[in-house]
Amino acid sequence: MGRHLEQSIVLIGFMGVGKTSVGKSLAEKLNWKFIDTDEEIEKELNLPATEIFRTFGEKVFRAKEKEVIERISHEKNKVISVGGGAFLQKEVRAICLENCTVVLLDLSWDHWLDRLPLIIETRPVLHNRSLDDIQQLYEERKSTYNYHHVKVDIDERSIEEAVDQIMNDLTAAN
Ligand SMILES: Nc1ncnc2c1ncn2[C@@H]1O[C@H](COP(=O)(O)OP(=O)(O)O)[C@@H](O)[C@H]1O
Ligand SMILES: O=C(O)C1=C[C@@H](OP(=O)(O)O)[C@@H](O)[C@H](O)C1
Ligand SMILES: [Mg+2]
Repeated sequence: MGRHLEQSIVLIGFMGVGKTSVGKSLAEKLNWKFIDTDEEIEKELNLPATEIFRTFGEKVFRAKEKEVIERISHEKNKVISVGGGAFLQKEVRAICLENCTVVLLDLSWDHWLDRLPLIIETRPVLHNRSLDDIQQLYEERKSTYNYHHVKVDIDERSIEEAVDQIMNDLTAAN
């Protein structure tokens, strides 16, 4: 098994690129456990993310996100999909880069636009923003995604093809 498959995998990237769906399928392929940090946060606070943002604010969400990631990133043989904002926190970046293989799912803006209608309702960060504002956020977030071990281009790839590409790139990157 390659070096990159010896520790848990953390999938990062902008909202809607497919971290949750691709992560689930990658975990099945590797026969590893799948953890989605948003699902953990929602379970622990017993509220959907939109409600957490609305009721308690983003700060509380980020604190819980950090706590969940600090706890699970030490576990072996896991595919961990984090939220698109997790890497805004430098402690989160550091702990993931130290303990896991961090894989960036890279989707171009033009391809990402197809995802917008699928995610708009459930992503509070996108609410009350114009398309220009969202594109600006997409560009701004790029610098936080520079912290990774492996970048995988997922333009024009189905979920299954994205998983195959990740497996290829993780093996080739050794
Ligand atoms: N490779 C893909 N091709 C087409 N649709 C996709 C792909 N990956 C994810 N999707 C769809 O995009 C939406 C967002 O996916 P999701 O896994 O929730 O992304 P993220 O966790 O990065 O926010 C879902 O409706 C999902 O079915
Ligand atoms: O980018 C962000 O700030 C967020 C991304 C979401 O996760 P996905 O990236 O899985 O959509 C979720 O954590 C929350 O709505 C905030
Ligand atoms: Mg997700």
